[in-house]
Amino acid sequence: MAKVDGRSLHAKAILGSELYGRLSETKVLLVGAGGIGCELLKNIVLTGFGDITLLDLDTIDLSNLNRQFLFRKKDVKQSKALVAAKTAHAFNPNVKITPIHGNIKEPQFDVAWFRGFDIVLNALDNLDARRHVNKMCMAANVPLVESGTAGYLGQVQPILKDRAECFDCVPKPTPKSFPVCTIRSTPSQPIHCIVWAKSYLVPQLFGEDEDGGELDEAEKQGENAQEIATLRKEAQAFKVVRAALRTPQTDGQGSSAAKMVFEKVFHSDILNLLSMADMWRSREPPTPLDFEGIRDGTFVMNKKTHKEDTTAQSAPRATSATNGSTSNGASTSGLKDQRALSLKDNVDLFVASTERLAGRLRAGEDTISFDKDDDDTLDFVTAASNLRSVAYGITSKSRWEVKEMAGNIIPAIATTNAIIAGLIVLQALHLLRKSYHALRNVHVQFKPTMPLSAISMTPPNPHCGVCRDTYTEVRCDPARVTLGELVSGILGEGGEAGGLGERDVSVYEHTRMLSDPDWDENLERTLESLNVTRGKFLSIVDDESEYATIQVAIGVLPPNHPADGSALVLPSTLPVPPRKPKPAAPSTPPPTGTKRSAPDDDDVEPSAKRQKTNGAAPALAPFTPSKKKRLEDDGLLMLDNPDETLEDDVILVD
Ligand SMILES: Nc1ncnc2c1ncn2[C@@H]1O[C@H](COP(=O)(O)OP(=O)(O)OP(=O)(O)O)[C@@H](O)[C@H]1O
Ligand SMILES: [Zn+2]
Repeated sequence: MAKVDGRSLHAKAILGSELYGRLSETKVLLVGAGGIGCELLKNIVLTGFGDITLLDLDTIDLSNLNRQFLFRKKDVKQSKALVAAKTAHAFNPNVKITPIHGNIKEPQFDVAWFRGFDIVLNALDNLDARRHVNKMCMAANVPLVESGTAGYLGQVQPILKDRAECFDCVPKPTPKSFPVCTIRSTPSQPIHCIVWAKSYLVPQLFGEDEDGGELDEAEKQGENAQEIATLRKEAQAFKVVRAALRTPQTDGQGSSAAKMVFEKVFHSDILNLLSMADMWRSREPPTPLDFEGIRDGTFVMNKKTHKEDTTAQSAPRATSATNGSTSNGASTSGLKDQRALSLKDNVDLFVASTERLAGRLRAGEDTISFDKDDDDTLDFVTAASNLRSVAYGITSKSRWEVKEMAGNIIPAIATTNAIIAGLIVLQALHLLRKSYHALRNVHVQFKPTMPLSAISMTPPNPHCGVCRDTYTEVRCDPARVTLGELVSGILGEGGEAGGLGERDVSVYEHTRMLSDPDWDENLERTLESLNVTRGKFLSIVDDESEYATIQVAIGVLPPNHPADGSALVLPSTLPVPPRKPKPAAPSTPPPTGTKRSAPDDDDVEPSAKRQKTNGAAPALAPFTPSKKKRLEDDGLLMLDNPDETLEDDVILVD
């Protein structure tokens, strides 16, 4: 006992015995047991938090060990949550740590479950999970501390409904973007070639087949006919190489499919581009590559097309010589992945990786997409991007560099995680003490004179599509409750009887419209048949845009609910949402919550100002050719006019 007192002496002295005493009872949910999560778990155990639930979906990877100090080599492949809980428990055996190996988005982690916590701490690495936890905390009205690091940079944001901005009040910067024409025909930097290989070539060759229907549709919609014709021609040519990659090879044919791909993308396509003389008036034209010539050593680059390498530290130019193996010794001295590849090395790697990927397709894999940890796709992207770089006179990159650039990897720094984890505890303590005036948005920044900046809290964005909604919850059996029963139950009779009363509303689940005033067929259907089940939300949107949206969380019936009891338990007080603020003046940016532009986000907030439908499916978004879409999904910005320019690249901090 004396030992335990000694352990807590400092924490008690700093926090005061009242707060310290309360911490042992405080129920905290920690989401993520990675770089920040491991540091944070250690901190909260040592601070005196007594009841911790730790959740992570992943298992330990060898590459985690340099900064996730609760893990050892023997733990590799074990559950992060379980191992972290076990290691940290030894720091203070009085603490109860409940590890959960699971995804925070699973339905059992519903609003009622979140409400069981006094505070939630996020230590996640992706926007999607962060948005989800933010919304659940808004619905359950539980304080949240959000955090993230990227190299030397980091941020901690305390979030409390109605008092401070939520995670979605401010739009998130989009990841690096490039104009599509730069990627498709006029690359000038290694990253342009890497994005081309990863986001265009890999899906074209190994991704889903396209039936061309979308192009027909695009034509009908009056899109640029010349561009569609080019896309169609390109799609046709890809069909042939796609088929070759999927056809079993007979002996001796070894690299024929790979050669076909090579000749299409590094020879014919470049010849096609060269034929558009206008394009090359003010820029260096690319050089078509010659497969056999490179392999037998007779290929000579047109020296004039090569700009000199200006980045002294980048990998030595693979193309400075005519051909052959690298002559500068880097190939043997550096680590295998860090060596510079010669032009011939790249062709060999291109053939070998194409064959490996083709082999996987032939063995039954449906589609293959780029994954930095999938060696076959990384080799392919390394070789293909380097070959394109050679053709355009751009510096080649080593496999190591390509992995870093293609995987958008910003090296994680243990010290930044440690600083951030400390700051999270400080903000969590302010929230638990209800010292709201002390809350700060804290940034760790790369400024030696001011490494930390603390900003006072900003009130919620009045137009936020997440925290300005009104949240409520029903407990029900989705197999026995219809959509109509739920909606009229929640709207109630209005006035003294409670609720908003009957009104014209549209109902959505996520982005799916389920009904609107002119389309009521689904109101008769059960929630289950509409796939509206535990953990999901129904959004009830006022058709007149007069009141804020009601978000109804779907929960399960209480365990002691009688079998013959009602299948729907409404909240004891029906929600009456506040009136909506006046729309922002035209000069201000669009409402952030409702028009989120992060490229990984398909979450279009329900809006009463939608196009009316004739009662069938909801109106479709304006047509976009699928290739454009795919590039956009990858964080590329499509410019309509090739002369448009972009501001400096924006990097997403997560
Ligand atoms: N939806 C989710 N549910 C539960 N845990 C999640 C979810 N999304 C991400 N995580 C976890 O959040 C943690 C984030 O930690 P971190 O950023 O250090 O990533 P990492 O995977 O450990 O390292 P790296 O990505 O750098 O290899 C990871 O352990 C990850 O498994
Ligand atoms: Zn918000």
